[in-house]
Amino acid sequence: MADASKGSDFVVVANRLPVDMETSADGSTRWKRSPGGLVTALEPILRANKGAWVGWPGVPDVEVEPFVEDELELCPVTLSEREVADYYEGFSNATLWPLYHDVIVKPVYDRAWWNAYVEVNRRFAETTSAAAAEGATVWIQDYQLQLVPKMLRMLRPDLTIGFFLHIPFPPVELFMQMPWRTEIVEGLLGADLIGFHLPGGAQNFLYLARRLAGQVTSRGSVGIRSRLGSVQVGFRTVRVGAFPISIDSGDLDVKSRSKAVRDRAKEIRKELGNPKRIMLGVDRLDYTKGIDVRLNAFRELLEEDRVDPAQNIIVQLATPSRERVESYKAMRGEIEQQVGRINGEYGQVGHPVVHYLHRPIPRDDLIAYFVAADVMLVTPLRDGMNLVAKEYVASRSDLGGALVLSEFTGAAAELRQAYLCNPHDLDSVKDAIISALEQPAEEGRRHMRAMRRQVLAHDVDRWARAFLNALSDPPQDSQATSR
Ligand SMILES: Nc1ncnc2c1ncn2[C@@H]1O[C@H](COP(=O)(O)OP(=O)(O)O)[C@@H](O)[C@H]1O
Ligand SMILES: O=P(O)(O)OC[C@H]1O[C@H](O[C@H]2O[C@H](CO)[C@@H](O)[C@H](O)[C@H]2O)[C@H](O)[C@@H](O)[C@@H]1O
Repeated sequence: MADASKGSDFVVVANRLPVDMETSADGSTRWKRSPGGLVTALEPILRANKGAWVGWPGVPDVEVEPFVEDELELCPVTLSEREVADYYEGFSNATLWPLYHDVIVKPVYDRAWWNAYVEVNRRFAETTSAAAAEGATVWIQDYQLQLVPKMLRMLRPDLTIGFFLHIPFPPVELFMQMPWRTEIVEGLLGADLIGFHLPGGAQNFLYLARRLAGQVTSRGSVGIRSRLGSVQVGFRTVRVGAFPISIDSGDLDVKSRSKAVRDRAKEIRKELGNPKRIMLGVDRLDYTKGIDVRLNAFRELLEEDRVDPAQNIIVQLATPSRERVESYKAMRGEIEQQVGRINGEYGQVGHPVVHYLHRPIPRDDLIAYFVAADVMLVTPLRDGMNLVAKEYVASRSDLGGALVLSEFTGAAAELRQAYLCNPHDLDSVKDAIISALEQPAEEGRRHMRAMRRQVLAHDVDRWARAFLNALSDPPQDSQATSR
């Protein structure tokens, strides 16, 4: 733990703290785990590095001094009600999120939202500046904070600054829609190292750095955890690379083998009426995740008599997300209608064919669901990585189960033995589901063994080490060659 008067040597900066503040009916407050894969991935890293985490406590207008929770040093950033609406729900999640996810819904470009984004990014930079020791390493996370690298560098040129984007970085034709495109690219160029999940994102960024910021950049292809690209910004060399994120796969592997989890998995099957096949979806309730796609595919398979409703069911665990953003409200209504329609047509009293829970599930229970599921349905229209796919694989030490995986996830680049499908083509999703349901046992074991090798060897610790080693390495001779 750092000496508070001199600051921390390692600081993670993310929109959210790893815990959200929750107020009970009697006015008392408690902290609960925040949603999403970013927190899942980074919490073990911060624990191992004994650093500080700068972020928002998840509710508006709370002023909390830095504190220690479960051995993590947390530095809260206060957001007003207005800023939550304009910076978080507005610019982050109704402008950047849809723009970076292939404009699945139309991004809104609003000047007041942009102003709030600039203001809140400045506050994050100032809080980080106060939390970081002389010469510290600061690791800034994700699309909500793309201006922080430049702002922080101006406040604290002594710091080593890394930035990692957890969502896709869009192709140039889409990014050029953004009215504040040059400011964003220049904001990111304040970092010493900019990381993306996949080489494609890194290459999109290099192109934009040439075109929008007029910088000299490398032209060669970027590799995975190797062959970094570079951008020359005055005397500084900014490096750009691909570092696919992962999970604490060893921990999940161990937990999934425990008797408690195995017993709970059996109990889940029993509670569901011991169907022949259980299909499972686990997602934040987000329109990028393709929950509607898998439900439509299932309904058509039932309609066409390709799947027997007495023997095959879906469990969809959906954790609430961004509930005040219009597109999320609309999507929740549509999905709940789809669930009702399928159950109305194919369920029996006491035996629905789609079991839908709109709430977060405790971690150990979630692992038991992974162990119980014969087929995992991961069908996003676009997803930076998708840690759920990796969590499923890590939980299947029995080599059972099958993974249906959208080609449009970052995870698909690594999990090639999954039943890959194109979520924009319903027939492709239906065929993948049928192949997964009917996979011969030996073929299934072979596929799962290969995917487990990948996920267990490339865990979140390796991801963080690859990024942080690259960040601490002094840049080699600049490879920046052309404008
Ligand atoms: N219903 C749920 N209950 C509990 N945890 C969930 C639920 N849905 C998703 N999660 C967890 O949230 C994380 C989601 O990460 P990921 O798949 O990368 O997507 P995203 O970060 O976009 O939500 C995973 O660790 C997953 O286990
Ligand atoms: O903080 P929220 O608005 O509630 O959203 C939760 C997180 O969602 C996004 O997660 C992404 O990061 C994962 C880990 O790298 C990746 O697997 C997934 O594909 C991404 O969607 C978002 O990027 C985070 O900032 C949010 O905290």
